[in-house]
Amino acid sequence: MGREPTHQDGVPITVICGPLGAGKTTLVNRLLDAPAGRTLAVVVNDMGQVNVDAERIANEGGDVVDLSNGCVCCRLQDDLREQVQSLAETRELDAIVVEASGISEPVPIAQTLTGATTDEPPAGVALDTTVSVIDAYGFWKAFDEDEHLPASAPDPARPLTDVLVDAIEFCDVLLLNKCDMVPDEVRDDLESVIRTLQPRATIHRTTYCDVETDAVVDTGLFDYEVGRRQQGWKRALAGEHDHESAAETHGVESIVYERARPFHPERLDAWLDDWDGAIVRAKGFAWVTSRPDEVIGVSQAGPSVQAGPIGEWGDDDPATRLVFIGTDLDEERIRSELDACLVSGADDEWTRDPFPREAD
Ligand SMILES: Nc1nc2c(ncn2[C@@H]2O[C@H](COP(=O)(O)OP(=O)(O)OP(=O)(O)O)[C@@H](O)[C@H]2O)c(=O)[nH]1
Repeated sequence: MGREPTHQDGVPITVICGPLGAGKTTLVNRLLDAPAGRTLAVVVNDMGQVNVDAERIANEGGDVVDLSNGCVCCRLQDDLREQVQSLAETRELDAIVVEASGISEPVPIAQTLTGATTDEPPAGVALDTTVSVIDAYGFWKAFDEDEHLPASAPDPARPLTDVLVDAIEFCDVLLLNKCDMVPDEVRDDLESVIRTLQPRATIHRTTYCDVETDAVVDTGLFDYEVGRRQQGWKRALAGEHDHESAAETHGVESIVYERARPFHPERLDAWLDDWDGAIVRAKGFAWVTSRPDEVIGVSQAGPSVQAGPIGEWGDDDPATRLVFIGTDLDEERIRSELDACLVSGADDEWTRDPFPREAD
């Protein structure tokens, strides 16, 4: 049993936006772990061809609707509308959480969920809270290569900067996340820079998105009229968002690397330590000979690389599946470098017999 719904108009929807790797999935998993007595459903979409986030959240026991193969702000607007509507119709929910991909722009999502562009809002739901997760470390570094603070507004010519600025400008609640990665005095300065771009939102400084569920779910903070006056809405209403692929707009692409042969641990480590700077984000699962029975989760965003066991293969055939997201990726080089990290017949470390066959 969930708590008494406070929302008059329908199941409240929280939309989570923010740049690649800022911590959106971390927040979703935290909400699912501690729903504060609420029954939540999650709608997630991912930029890669494989929805790693949906798998991760489902592994955490979440109830997940997967909108793969696109970006909710562009191609998937009808899917999004239908999914939230059908969740509200078929389930007893206290709230729906939509995790946008790291390149989704918040304004078109809000337009879809309020029916602003189509005069056809989804039935039985109400956009309730827009949350932006901002990577404090990434924000600090993005605008000042000398590691000084951003003195002025960000340069819109930089790739992905638009996504960051849109996320800051258009939200009710802003999580300044990864605060563990920046010094105290920088946090203060970052917050004041954010305040100039975003005078209205509630700002929380977080580490691993450690925020109370009540601060982001069923808050009643979204206000259509206030939202409409925001910078992002103005641009959108002026027709500047033409609904072409956000991936194309931002020059972002993704590569999925799948192999049924394990990695040599040291070669993989060395590669992870020194990889192609065009990769903005990597995530997925790896099969590594040093821990052959364990699923090794890999997640990198900027300087934060995490790789470690997240479960056992059990009855599943072990295999590596990694998604790389970046700008102007050299796909051939990344694939051949990774292939060179796989074990070969000459490696002493891998004596399992018969030798696993390659998937491709
Ligand atoms: N140091 C540090 N790492 C964090 C924090 N929050 C999240 N991370 C790590 O940052 C990486 C990206 O986090 P995710 O939650 O997957 O980010 P995301 O926004 O869902 O990423 P995309 O779906 O690719 O856009 C993961 O390795 C997280 O464990 C934090 O506060 N501090």
